[in-house]
Amino acid sequence: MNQRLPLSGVILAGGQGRRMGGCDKGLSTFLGRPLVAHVRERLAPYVEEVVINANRHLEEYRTLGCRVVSDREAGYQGPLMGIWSGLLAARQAWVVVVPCDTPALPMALVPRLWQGIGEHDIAVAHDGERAHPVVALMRRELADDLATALAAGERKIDRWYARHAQCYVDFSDCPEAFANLNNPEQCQVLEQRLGNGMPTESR
Ligand SMILES: Nc1nc2c(ncn2[C@@H]2O[C@H](COP(=O)(O)OP(=O)(O)OP(=O)(O)O)[C@@H](O)[C@H]2O)c(=O)[nH]1
Repeated sequence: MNQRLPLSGVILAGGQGRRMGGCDKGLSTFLGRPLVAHVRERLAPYVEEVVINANRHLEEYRTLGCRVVSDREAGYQGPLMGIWSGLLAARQAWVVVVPCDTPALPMALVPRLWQGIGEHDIAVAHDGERAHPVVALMRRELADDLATALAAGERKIDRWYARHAQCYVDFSDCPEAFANLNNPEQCQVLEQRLGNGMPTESR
């Protein structure tokens, strides 16, 4: 059965990873594979393409078989710059954005965001306690507006989202799926919790 939706997936791996010791977070090994490979697996069955947004080690990222795009403006200006760069690179009219450091994202993340967005421009994942603004589905055509916002100095994702028709999609049945890994200790703890297996149930 073809589950693909008319979407591009963008994995944000363009940060500095200072808490991870300054290494490229997406390439950090988690359960024997780069973190970004786990995230790619969550998107790939449902999207037409996966694009990785990275600013270092581009060749290593390319070995995963995805297109790799860097921030349009250098200087580690934050995830909003990565989102803009991803929107500009995307070939589909809708784009799902995820961070590279959340390896246990819900398997059904993409179809659930797609179902939940309705007539809105942006759908943001919400775990019941808080929203995860870097886990979101949005229209590619917002790129022009985002360019204007960035040029005016905007760097806060929430503030930019608030200027558009946005909704939250409820993932309170799997809040732990949004656990993000910022340092080696958090990686170890989650590795131990998951043992050798990643959750694959179709939540
Ligand atoms: N493209 C891009 N993405 C970024 C940038 N900064 C953070 N991100 C991404 O945004 C998400 C959340 O990043 P953080 O964990 O807050 O920051 P980080 O730079 O990865 O890590 P720290 O340096 O430890 O804060 C991750 O997916 C990062 O790759 C940036 O300057 N450009």
